[in-house]
Amino acid sequence: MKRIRRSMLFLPGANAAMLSTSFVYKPDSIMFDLEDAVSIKEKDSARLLVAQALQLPIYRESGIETVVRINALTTPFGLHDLEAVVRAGVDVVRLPMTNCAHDIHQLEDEVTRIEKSCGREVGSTKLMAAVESALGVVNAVAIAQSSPRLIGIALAAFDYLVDMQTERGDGTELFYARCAVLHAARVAKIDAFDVVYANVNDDEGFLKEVNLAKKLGFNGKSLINPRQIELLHNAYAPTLAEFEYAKKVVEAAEEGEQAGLGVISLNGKMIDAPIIARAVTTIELAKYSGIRREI
Ligand SMILES: CC(C)(COP(=O)(O)OP(=O)(O)OC[C@H]1O[C@@H](n2cnc3c(N)ncnc32)[C@H](O)[C@@H]1OP(=O)(O)O)[C@@H](O)C(=O)NCCC(=O)NCCSC(=O)C[C@@](O)(CC(=O)O)C(=O)O
Ligand SMILES: [Mg+2]
Repeated sequence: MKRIRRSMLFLPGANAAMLSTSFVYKPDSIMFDLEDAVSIKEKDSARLLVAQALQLPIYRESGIETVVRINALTTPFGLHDLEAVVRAGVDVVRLPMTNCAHDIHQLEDEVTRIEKSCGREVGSTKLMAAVESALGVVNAVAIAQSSPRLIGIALAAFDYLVDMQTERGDGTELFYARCAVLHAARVAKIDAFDVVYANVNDDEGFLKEVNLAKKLGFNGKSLINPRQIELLHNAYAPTLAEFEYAKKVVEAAEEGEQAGLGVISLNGKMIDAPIIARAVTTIELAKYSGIRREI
């Protein structure tokens, strides 16, 4: 089954206390941050802490994917970050401020070099791109298609909105960027991640945004607080009615196939290949995440 990535939890890399407990919250992916959540004077210690954390077996044992957001390769820290985390066996490197396909090509060349020098299988380190500028959004398709190592593309609203000379509001300000990033991901057949929701005490506002992201088609969201994980997972879980309907669709499709029917219907409604595929995905998701609880 394809890896499910609904929640990607940012964790400030210099925070040893958070590092020591992060796995208990069971996000789909933990994203150790070496970029903006780490002050300049803590960059080196954070890199060491994160490299140590990556080598703990607990993440693999609990099925949590490890992601590290490195500093941009144009900074004095980026290449040091990359050396440390690839050697430590990170699953995915997230590149902030990705503006064009060349940024990913450059990252990939460095990753290949490091993998060869430390004996990691070439290609085993996956990548993801964070798009945080108007240029990155405009180039989203080229970025998403730039490497077979890419597992996803994320929209980063804070930096993007500064570049756009506006601020967070009702979502209108992110409409074009969300659609562009999402289409790029679907063209490249990789995952798409929606923006961070900054007010960790506003469950209602968070869920409104989660529901929008889900409806648009995002695989999940970047998160900043463990309290957002369960809310997100529950919102992405199928309802009981959706699950029951999906089972009926699959049963009807199987019966139709056995009877040699070209076209099948369920309660008078035509069931075609996309509806069957959607039903199979719903059943798989329900097995993985359970049925949605009403809150
Ligand atoms: C927001 C807040 C300060 C709230 O603190 P609070 O203290 O009120 O939280 P509480 O809920 O009370 O904590 C209860 C318990 O959970 C523990 N706990 C909390 N957060 C945890 C966590 N993240 N991981 C593990 N553990 C955690 C905590 O230690 C405590 O543990 P314990 O004491 O044992 O009970 C805190 O969450 C936090 O620092 N978040 C991470 C912030 C961050 O990473 N920002 C950078 C990424 S965005 C960016 O850069 C913009 C971007 O680039 C984005 C893009 O690229 O997409 C763009 O441009 O848009
Ligand atoms: Mg940013």
